[in-house]
Amino acid sequence: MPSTRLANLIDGRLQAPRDNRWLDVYEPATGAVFAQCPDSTSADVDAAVQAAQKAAPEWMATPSDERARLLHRLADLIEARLDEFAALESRDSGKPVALAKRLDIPRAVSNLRFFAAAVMAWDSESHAMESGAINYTLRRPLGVVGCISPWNLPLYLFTWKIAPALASGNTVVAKPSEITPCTVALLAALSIEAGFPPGVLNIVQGRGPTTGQAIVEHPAIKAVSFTGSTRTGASIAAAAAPHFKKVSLELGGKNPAIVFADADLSDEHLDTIVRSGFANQGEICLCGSRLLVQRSIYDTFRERYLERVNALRVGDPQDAGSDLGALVSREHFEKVMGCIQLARDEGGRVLTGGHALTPPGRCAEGWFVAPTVIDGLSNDTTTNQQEIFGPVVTLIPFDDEAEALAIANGTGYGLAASLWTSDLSRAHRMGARLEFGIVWINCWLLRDLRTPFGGSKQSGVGREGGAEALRFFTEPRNICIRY
Ligand SMILES: NC(=O)C1=CN([C@@H]2O[C@H](COP(=O)(O)OP(=O)(O)OC[C@H]3O[C@@H](n4cnc5c(N)ncnc54)[C@H](O)[C@@H]3O)[C@@H](O)[C@H]2O)C=CC1
Ligand SMILES: O=C(O)/C=C/C=C(\O)C(=O)O
Repeated sequence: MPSTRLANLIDGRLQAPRDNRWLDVYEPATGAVFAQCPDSTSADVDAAVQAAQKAAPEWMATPSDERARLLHRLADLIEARLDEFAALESRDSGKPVALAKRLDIPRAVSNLRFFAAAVMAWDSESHAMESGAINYTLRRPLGVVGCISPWNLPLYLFTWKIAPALASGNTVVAKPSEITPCTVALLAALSIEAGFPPGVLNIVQGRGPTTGQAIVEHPAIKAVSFTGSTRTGASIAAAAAPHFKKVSLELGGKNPAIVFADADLSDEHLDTIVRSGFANQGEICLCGSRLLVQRSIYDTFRERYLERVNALRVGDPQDAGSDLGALVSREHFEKVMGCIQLARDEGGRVLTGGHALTPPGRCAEGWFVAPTVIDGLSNDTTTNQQEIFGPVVTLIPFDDEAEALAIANGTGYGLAASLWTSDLSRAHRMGARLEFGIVWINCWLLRDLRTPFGGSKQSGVGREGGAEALRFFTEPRNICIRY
């Protein structure tokens, strides 16, 4: 029997789901159940929405600096327990604890602090008319909003959504993934300690098609910010449309990393290229899973790249020396293994990896996959078109810029590209022509939280980050004064 039962946060109180139904939460490194998460129903969502509605008028009227103070306080409380959060995130998701400590939890803290500061620095527009009138724009919070986040960067992406929603004066009903509910449950308890008024932040844990769907369909929820799969994004867009809800959808990717012969392939750059494919076991929507390499350097690059990939240590996520941990669930492990088999069936050549792994010790039943590199597949194969979301990278040669662009853009997704070149003109030219929401040049996952973040095509609708997020969570009102 697992020792921990997580709670919902509704109206400022931690509480069990009304139906007293629970979901098992697994530790991916061992395959064992270690906690239980509420399997909430629409009745729990309804109670959360009612609490959020009750809290909304006062929260909207609360000055921005007080809202910012509470976000800073929550950030401080999380930071003070960074090690505990990192250990829990690692246990829940399978990611290396070192990564959670370096990336996930610090970024969650930064998200809260960033939007606390951003709302204080946010300008309103005004437009003067020569005919003797002035317009100014008021931005009002929407009221109650929904935030739904995935399992790959649990606290990181949850805070990325709730921080701008709360900072701009909305009350929130939020749901993390039922696969990784733990750190958000801890945040729920700390939000009470931070002093958020009851009903301002409500967290309802549970499954997507039930709890998540109830959030999306609730008539009192004015907007939904979602990160996750393209398939679920499409179903959320369809459910939200009849209610004319705003949606922000940050979905999947099949991102190219493009290496030109003129690139500075220093150790640092090569390490980043490897990281862009395998960080977090490849479970980041921004990972460069298609590695395009100019033919003139293809063979030598491949050897240097494989040497580095082979040096990655896959192991117990609790071990500080592990570069990669376990995949998040048995279901996802089986999906990724199926994708590798499909790549073989399509004629791909597995250059390294291609198999499951069993690290020694307590991880015998865990869901580990060796970092896998495949070549010999054209860009139109299913392997090169579907999001795998695991430690699998394909190598694709190209001859020139035009071919690189055609391959890179030849995908249904449009999230992120990275480009490796020393030619500044090429960098600008390609940057303008790559059909992706984010183009990194000689870097990857270098994030400035003020920038617009998101993708086009099947990678989503709308942008997060900075003023874009604050705009999403507010409704503009034009005031026109004749003088
Ligand atoms: N950031 C990304 O791009 C992510 C992509 N994925 C991809 O999606 C695949 C499936 O993973 P899932 O965990 O099933 O992702 P998902 O997109 O179904 O889940 C993400 C979140 O949406 C919720 N959700 C699911 N169905 C919903 C619905 N009908 N209404 C409202 N909320 C709903 C889930 O409970 C979770 O909180 C993965 O194999 C991976 O390829 C998964 C997670 C993140
Ligand atoms: O850095 C960010 O803001 C976001 C990173 C990653 C995702 O959104 C994702 O993997 O879904």
